[in-house]
Amino acid sequence: MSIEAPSSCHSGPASVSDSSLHSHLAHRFVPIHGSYQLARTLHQPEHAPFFRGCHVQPNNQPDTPPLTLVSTAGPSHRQPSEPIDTIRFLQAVTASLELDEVLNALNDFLYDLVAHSGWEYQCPTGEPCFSGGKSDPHRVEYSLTLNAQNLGVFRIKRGRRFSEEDQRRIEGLLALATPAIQNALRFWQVNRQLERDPLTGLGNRRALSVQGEQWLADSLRHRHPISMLVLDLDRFKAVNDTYGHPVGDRVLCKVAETLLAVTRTADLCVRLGGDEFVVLLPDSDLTNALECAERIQHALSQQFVETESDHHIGISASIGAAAYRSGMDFEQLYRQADEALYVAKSAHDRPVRTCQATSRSASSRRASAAETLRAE
Ligand SMILES: Nc1nc2c(ncn2[C@@H]2O[C@H](COP(=O)(O)OP(=O)(O)OP(=O)(O)O)[C@@H](O)[C@H]2O)c(=O)[nH]1
Repeated sequence: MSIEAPSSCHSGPASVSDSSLHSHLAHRFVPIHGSYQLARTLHQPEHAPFFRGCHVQPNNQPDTPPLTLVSTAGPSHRQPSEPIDTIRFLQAVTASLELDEVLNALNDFLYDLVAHSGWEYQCPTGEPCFSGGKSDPHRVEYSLTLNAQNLGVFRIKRGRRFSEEDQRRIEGLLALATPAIQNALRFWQVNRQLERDPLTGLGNRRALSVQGEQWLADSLRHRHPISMLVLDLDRFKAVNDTYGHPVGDRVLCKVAETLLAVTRTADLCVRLGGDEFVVLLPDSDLTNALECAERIQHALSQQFVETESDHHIGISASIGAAAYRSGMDFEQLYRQADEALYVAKSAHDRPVRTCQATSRSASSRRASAAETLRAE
């Protein structure tokens, strides 16, 4: 597979300077001291080395001659000499704040211009990553920046090479779309914050309910199993009471770290609140869930948190497991796992260990959880 860099030949960021765009660009937003205001200037490319704070930077820093946005989709789409309808384009990419919808709108217009076969968008943080179409061998890649803010990387692919002209068209359209991508990215980030536990970085109750309902529906549709673990730390209150809340917080973070380390990336790890955690395991039946519970128990038994007074606080948790059975809803799945947890909790009573603590026997917990499930 070859990865093509944009091949145009003067250095500096891509600019949008097509005369067909000038009437629209005359009213574009221009950043002043970090904010935006309407401007009527900068029609000439030499005055606009980048798209007023928004620039599309080809990843190999190529040269970019003035841009002409012209459709190449052929007679069935648009006449070759007809410029892209920028108003329609801007309406399409700003019609939604959902990142996937913005990217789909962008790709519809890009397809009219360069007939690409696939695309990928990678956020600056690495996630989310959106993609569409297929993975053809020729590709161009752009780093998107707006007002010095990194907005990630956009790649487009197709079976034949992208000409310089194609690249200029892509860059022009990306430059127009970048503010919409930035807004959608912010929207995504805000939503993500709402679903994140600020202490541990895991998902929170909202994430569990949003994701859980969706995964359960997917599992039903594809007839795949799905299961859930509910964890509760043992004698966590005593940790807080003895060593203080900051140490308790570190224990919670250590548990979160351990859960992430021993579960699959496809699993959802959530802190429901206090010292209660949930792991949602798509494509997993009860046996898989119990194996995962055992891995978690074992991993936690190896962990400890060191206090300023050189105490080593071991971590122990009780775990309940349940697998989806026909007719259940998501709430019932949680309730079953929680009931199994309750049985597990009442079966043992261990003090908080300072120094390296061992967790409860995973197999006894597993048996207890499984028994609860089978008894129902
Ligand atoms: N450090 C810290 N403690 C918290 C947080 N949220 C809840 N807690 C504490 O977690 C403790 C939970 O106590 P319990 O539900 O009695 O749990 P436990 O002591 O583990 O009891 P068992 O589960 O029966 O072993 C309470 O002391 C809460 O104050 C938090 O964000 N940080």
